[in-house]
Amino acid sequence: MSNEKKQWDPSQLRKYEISLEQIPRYDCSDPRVDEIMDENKPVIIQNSNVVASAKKWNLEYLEKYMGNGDYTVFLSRNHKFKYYDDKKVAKINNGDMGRNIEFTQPTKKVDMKLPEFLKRLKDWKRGDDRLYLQQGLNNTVGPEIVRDFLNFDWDFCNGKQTKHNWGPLTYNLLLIAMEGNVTPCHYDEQQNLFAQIHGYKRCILFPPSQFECLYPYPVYHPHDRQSMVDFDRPDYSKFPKFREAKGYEAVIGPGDVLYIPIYWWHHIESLMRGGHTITVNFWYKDGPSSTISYPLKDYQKVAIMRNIEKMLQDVLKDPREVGPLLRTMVLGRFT
Ligand SMILES: C[C@@H](CC(=O)O)C(=O)C(=O)O
Ligand SMILES: [Zn+2]
Repeated sequence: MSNEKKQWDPSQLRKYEISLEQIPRYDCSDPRVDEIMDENKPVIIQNSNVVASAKKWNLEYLEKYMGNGDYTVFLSRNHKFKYYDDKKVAKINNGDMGRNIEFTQPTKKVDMKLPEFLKRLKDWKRGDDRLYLQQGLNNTVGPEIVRDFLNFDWDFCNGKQTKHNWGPLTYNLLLIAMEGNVTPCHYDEQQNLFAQIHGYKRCILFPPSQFECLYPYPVYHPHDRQSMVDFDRPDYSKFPKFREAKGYEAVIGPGDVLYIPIYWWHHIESLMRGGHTITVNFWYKDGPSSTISYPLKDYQKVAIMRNIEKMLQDVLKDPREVGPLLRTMVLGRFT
């Protein structure tokens, strides 16, 4: 047991009935980091300087230097912040998906100045909406933050981008969460270097091959890419294969960078009673596949399934017809 004081304890983790192994962690100079990334598997990269210039980012510093921009803040009546696609909400509301589909937004998205966000964080009491600031770093931030941003270890990030044949960097999302906030299980279609700056986050990841255990919403749904399973109260009658889900977990702290491979499912929680957390992620498009090798990778099959769903949705129009057609096509024929 290392002599350094443990920064958190298991009582700060939410309890789930899921079989979990540990995500490996290696020093940034260890060749095993790239070996694991080459296999499209998660790894925690330790002791890098990716966001060392942001080590001093605490709420006071950010309030002083973040500038006067409007930031995207999600409000939730509970601890979950499940993402939804505004454009797909609009398509449902204007009847593009037929008249039988209802969608209730689980969170409210508002624009907020940082001082107001920080005041609401400080004054928060049980029963108030929880808050989660999720804002792409852009040119509205003050010069000090721009300087810190430019002093991220871009050589390290660009080195990973080149070595693993990623596409362009699309986004750096600044995440300021309240203790206990949860981003429920979902996957993204981008490579992700998830750099922890302040506080501790518990990350539960599943490979794309667990698709059938995690029951994603249909592609047309605003919760596309999100798991339909409520980890707090799994409905095993609707999602029986969730019992078989096998995942990986880790608690990451300041300076840790978690590589979340494209299409890997991830559930991320800010530890309970751990104070607020600050994270910056680095989302990269996937690069062009130079050669296709068989059998196809699990994430390539997810991409294929998504394309089939989109095509069927386009031709059938009514999403209620997609399931019956797929069942007709498959049941009893491909055993
Ligand atoms: C927003 C973030 C999760 C979190 O930190 O709450 C995430 O899903 C990602 O970086 O892909
Ligand atoms: Zn994500």
